[in-house]
Amino acid sequence: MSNLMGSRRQEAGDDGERSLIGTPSRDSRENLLGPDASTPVFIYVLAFFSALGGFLFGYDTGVVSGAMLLLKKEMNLSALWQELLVSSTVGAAALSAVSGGSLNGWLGRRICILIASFIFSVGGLILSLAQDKEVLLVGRITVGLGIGIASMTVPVYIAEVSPPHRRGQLVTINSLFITGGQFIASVVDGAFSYLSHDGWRYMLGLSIVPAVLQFFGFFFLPESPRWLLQKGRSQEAREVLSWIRGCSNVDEEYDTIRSSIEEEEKEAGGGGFIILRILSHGPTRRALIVGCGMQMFQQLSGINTVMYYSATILQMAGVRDDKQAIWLAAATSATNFVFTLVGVWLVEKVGRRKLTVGSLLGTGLSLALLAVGFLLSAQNSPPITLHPVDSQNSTCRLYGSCERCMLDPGCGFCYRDNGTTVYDSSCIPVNEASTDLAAWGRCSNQSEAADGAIWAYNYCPTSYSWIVLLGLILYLASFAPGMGPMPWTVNSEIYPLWARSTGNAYSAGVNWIFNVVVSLTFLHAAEYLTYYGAFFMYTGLVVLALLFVLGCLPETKGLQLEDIENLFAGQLCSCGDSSPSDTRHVHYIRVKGHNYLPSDNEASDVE
Ligand SMILES: O[C@H]1[C@H](O)[C@@H](O)[C@H](O)[C@@H](O)[C@H]1O
Repeated sequence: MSNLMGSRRQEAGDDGERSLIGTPSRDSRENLLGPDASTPVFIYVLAFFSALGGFLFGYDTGVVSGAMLLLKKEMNLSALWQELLVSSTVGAAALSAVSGGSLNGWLGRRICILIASFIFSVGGLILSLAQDKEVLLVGRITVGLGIGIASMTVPVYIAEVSPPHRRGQLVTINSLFITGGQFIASVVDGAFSYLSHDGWRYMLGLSIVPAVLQFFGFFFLPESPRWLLQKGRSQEAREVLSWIRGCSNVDEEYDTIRSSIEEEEKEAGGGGFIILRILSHGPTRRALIVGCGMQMFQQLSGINTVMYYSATILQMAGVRDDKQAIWLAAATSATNFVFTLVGVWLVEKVGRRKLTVGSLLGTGLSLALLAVGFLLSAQNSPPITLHPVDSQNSTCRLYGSCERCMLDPGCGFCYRDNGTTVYDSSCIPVNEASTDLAAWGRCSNQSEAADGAIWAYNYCPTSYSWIVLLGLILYLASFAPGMGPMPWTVNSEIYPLWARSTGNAYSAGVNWIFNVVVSLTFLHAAEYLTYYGAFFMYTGLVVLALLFVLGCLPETKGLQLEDIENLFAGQLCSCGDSSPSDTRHVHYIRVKGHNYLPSDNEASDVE
């Protein structure tokens, strides 16, 4: 393999190119990027229309919590049906992300984005017109199929059309659109929550607007020049490249891509399942491990638990009014969105690796703070002072404190408070039809009954809620710029062209699978480990993520996509040793009449 890696791109162009080794100076980098390394506006138009796919991903995953509040009342949904309607989308996304790989290789990025936006539009239409829960389920699965394809195609498309010096930023815009979609969804949820009849139709159906916009936009937008070249459509590829670079002199970039595709094909051999070829070829196998690891750790850092749990955290902090809680949850999504913007700004300044490491450090510390907040709340949990004699033989009567009572999914805490102390507190079975009410007694009518009794289903009143609230804000501020977007950005860059769609498909699939796993296990984890135990567990997982990233994630900032495979040539988890700014670096300048690649960077394939 080392020979193969060493011989890579020896024939860099018909008229001759020569590679030089050395730390690239700013001037030479600019040579590579064009005289002034300026970015034509058109590339931003492309990124905008593509990132609408990210917006729909965020919108459709975010909007469902608010829609469910109205739907469960209007359609009388059981807990099972609520679970199905929420998780079917994520499950369908996992499946379609994986199958999106072959679709991308076969039909191209543009057609896949058109298919995804078409599916989003149909899904939105089904959801807004649904008359029963079965049709709703079909709509949610349809939308999930669209999300899966979009989640793996859009980052790849943006990375392939971007110039190297803007690539990280433009791909990260897709993540900004994901969190933007989640934020807009929470605002739409808030606005339509006042419309108790059919409000959910607007919430779920509004996604048709961006979906249709993206569909028509992509009618006029070009295919990725890299995919066109791979399919042998060289003339079209050259035209698209000149179009998106805003100049006709694209020979250098065109030649680099073309020769790299030729070399890749020789290296990886044709035929067979691409995933098997990826696994049997050292650099791509290592890239896949890094890509899937990043996606797995993103979800294991608990982002969706924290987002989902934000409403409860706010209730712990004393927000009792449902409407107020909905608007404050929108503030949580807004924080996630605003701090993703910081990521877009930093990614080309500090690079992917430093951004991810910094983000993980902050995420770990804030998770530990959240855990300490929950621990102090548990240790100071209000006691149960009233034991009403009920006709039901329930386990709820056995608990002595709110903490134990609240961790049992069958029970809730019913209490009164005078602003400083909790009194008249009891542990009561939950109403089977709705967790908003107790099965009987003072808390069985409204969440705040006439005599001032308050029903707390999954939280306990505590004076330490400010620690938890601070932890929540710090968590979002640390996670959103790095661990949120970087797994998507890095995956769009680390695979050679022949392996890119399959690599992204599998890593996106891993993201979705761990999304389901974390959301389905959180409540059980909290039940067995308590809340603070669960958050200490996430802290431990973030420490593992930090070790993984420190050891295995190379810096890809500023490199041509075609050069990135070299970063995975060495042993697995030694790639963190180097970054483009501190190692010798191979790049190409055009020198007439000679093709030469010194063997300095010869790769070892030993793992
Ligand atoms: O990158 C995104 C983003 O951070 C979202 O907020 C989160 O809900 C997704 O699961 C994740 O993939």
